[in-house]
Amino acid sequence: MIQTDNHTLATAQARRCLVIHNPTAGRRRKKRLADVLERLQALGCLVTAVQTTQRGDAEAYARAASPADYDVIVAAGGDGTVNEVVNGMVDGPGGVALAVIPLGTANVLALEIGLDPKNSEQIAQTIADGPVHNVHLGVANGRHFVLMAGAGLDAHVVEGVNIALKRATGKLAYVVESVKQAFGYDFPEITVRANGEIYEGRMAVACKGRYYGGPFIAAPDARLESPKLEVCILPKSGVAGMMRYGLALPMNKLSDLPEVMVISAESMVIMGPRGAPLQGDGDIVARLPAEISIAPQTVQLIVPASPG
Ligand SMILES: Nc1ncnc2c1ncn2[C@@H]1O[C@H](COP(=O)(O)OP(=O)(O)OP(=O)(O)O)[C@@H](O)[C@H]1O
Repeated sequence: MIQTDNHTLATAQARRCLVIHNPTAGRRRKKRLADVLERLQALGCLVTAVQTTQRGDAEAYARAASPADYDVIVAAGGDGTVNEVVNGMVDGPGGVALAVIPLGTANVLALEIGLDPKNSEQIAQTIADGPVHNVHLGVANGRHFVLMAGAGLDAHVVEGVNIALKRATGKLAYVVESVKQAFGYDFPEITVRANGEIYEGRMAVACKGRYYGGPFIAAPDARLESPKLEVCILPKSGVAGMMRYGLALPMNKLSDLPEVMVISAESMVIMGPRGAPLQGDGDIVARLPAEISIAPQTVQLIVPASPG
């Protein structure tokens, strides 16, 4: 279903926004979206809103958005919606910036840029007149990602998570799935080839952003604006190993653990069982083996003038 809502420009500089809304993201935060859209219009922005009906719609809308019609594409949803929008933008005509209305479960991109998902005023103000940062994307087997791409237990958890439980309980569904998976998973070796070296572990996450799964720092030196990936390699296997990492992450101590390697690289190959899943920005985006690198394209991301 497409909902269109056009208003005339209030000022010469008012941004023309195409809002792409995933109504299934998070726990259906309709009120927050309506509040942000109202504020955007009050700030003089010209708002056109479309709603997705299935996976792939957000990408198609973003691909078709022309700079003749829009200044900004606003991804209204979670990180998976942002991922789709970005994949559409890199194939589209270019010349349009990206912004977010964080309505998802984890909203890691919002955390990364200092945007408070509960602060409608800050979100609207950012979209209306926030500064633009040039963001380098990662690409895994041809699929672009903004935040991270990971192989091992986390990708299996993403693949197996119960969607109904996620809608009902949010992040708790990932905890439940992690516990379930940890006991049945055989922790096969995951190998990373980067900078002419081979690194072995049980889980590997190539990070573009610092945060992982929430406000938890996995790769302290990763930056969206940097043309580098920081790959985090976790060598320990088994439930005990995963509990060690699962406890260190929320304490922001993961990268301090002596066996954890964080390697800076522009490209790498992640190998493991052929066909094993690779998660990108919280959705399955590729299968192993995965060639991961910095994409030649960048996106212009609108960020808050002062982080919340
Ligand atoms: N209308 C739709 N119906 C079903 N799935 C959709 C629809 N629109 C988008 N999707 C898919 O929904 C999935 C989840 O969306 P998204 O990641 O934005 O929300 P989330 O999982 O709640 O948030 P987060 O990634 O922050 O945890 C994505 O894979 C996206 O492609």
